[in-house]
Amino acid sequence: MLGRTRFSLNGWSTAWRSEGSLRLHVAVSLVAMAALAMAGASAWWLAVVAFAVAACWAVELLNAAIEALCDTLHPEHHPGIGATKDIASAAAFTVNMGLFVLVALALYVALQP
Ligand SMILES: Nc1ncnc2c1ncn2[C@@H]1O[C@H](COP(=O)(O)OP(=O)(O)OP(=O)(O)O)[C@@H](O)[C@H]1O
Repeated sequence: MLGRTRFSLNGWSTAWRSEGSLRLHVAVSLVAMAALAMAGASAWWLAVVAFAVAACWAVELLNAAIEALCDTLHPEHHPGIGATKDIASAAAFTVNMGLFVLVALALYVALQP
């Protein structure tokens, strides 16, 4: 159990150092969570958004893992590698759009008089 946690933390550390987009996502989502809390969002909304944020970070990590795998196994240019990276990137984009809509909705509800 402790060993697995260490591997996971190693993964976070590696991705954090190499992926600027992951650092940006973490910063933006923490700011969004803080803004929601300050706007008076209910615990239920905060829990839902927190789960969605965790899902987005997980997909960003998987995207980074797929990129790293592609670059290790096939560093040369190849249309299949390009398609693989584009699809992984599309997955991250899609879940991030979902999070954006969720945060906007939670903010709207929290700001209702
Ligand atoms: N080996 C390759 N062969 C073909 N196309 C590639 C290759 N490497 C990268 N690409 C193209 O360049 C894009 C960016 O690839 P890169 O590895 O730089 O990812 P990135 O900029 O870190 O992406 P993201 O913002 O999703 O993290 C890919 O989505 C793909 O379209």
